[in-house]
Amino acid sequence: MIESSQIVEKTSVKVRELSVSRGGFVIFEDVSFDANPGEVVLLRGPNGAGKSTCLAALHGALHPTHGIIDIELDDEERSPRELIHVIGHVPGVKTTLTVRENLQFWADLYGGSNDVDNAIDAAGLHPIADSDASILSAGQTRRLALARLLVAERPIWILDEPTSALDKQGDAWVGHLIAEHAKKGGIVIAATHLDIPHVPADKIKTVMINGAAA
Ligand SMILES: Nc1ncnc2c1ncn2[C@@H]1O[C@H](COP(=O)(O)OP(=O)(O)OP(=O)(O)O)[C@@H](O)[C@H]1O
Repeated sequence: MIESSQIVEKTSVKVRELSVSRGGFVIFEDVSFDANPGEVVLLRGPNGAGKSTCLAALHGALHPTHGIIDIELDDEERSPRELIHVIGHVPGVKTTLTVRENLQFWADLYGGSNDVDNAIDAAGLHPIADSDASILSAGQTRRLALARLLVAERPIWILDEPTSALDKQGDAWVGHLIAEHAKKGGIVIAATHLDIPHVPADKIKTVMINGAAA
């Protein structure tokens, strides 16, 4: 059995000739890449190209019309879903709960053993830990969403525009989080228009999603 604090070194993601349609239209076609332990895959492309759509297919929210997504696991105890953190456009923050209660909720749901207070501190949310999430600014809400990455260890992180709404210090925090995760052998697949600071260039793979019409 794998402990929740342990990265699964043999986990990898293989994507081959992936095509996805939505509402009867082909969004993108023929996307292939590998994401291996320690790698940060950045999906790039213009607005509407299909980056979020690709992420949705990777974590199983959308069915591809063609191609293969092969998530290789070295953990028979957990399903692929239990090995993936997904932080999407929509932050998934419960506005009727406080910041701490939100993270405790996620820690309980994920079966995470990591310290919620450490995640609050790391995200710079300590001064507002007992405030309702409904009063948070956009950047604070994004920080709270990202702090979920810290309450339970999961080897694959799927992140949609992780630095959106963040200030310079927040950008740096996310960069460090991602770099540390990769250093431990984790995999990050992120859609972004921006560079992620602090991640060594040799760990980054860029995948262009150009949309079907490009
Ligand atoms: N539920 C849906 N039904 C039909 N089409 C959709 C749906 N959601 C998104 N689309 C379309 O899919 C295309 C790709 O959208 P997606 O959000 O994946 O792009 P993106 O590359 O992430 O864009 P951005 O950089 O603006 O975030 C867009 O043309 C969008 O209108």
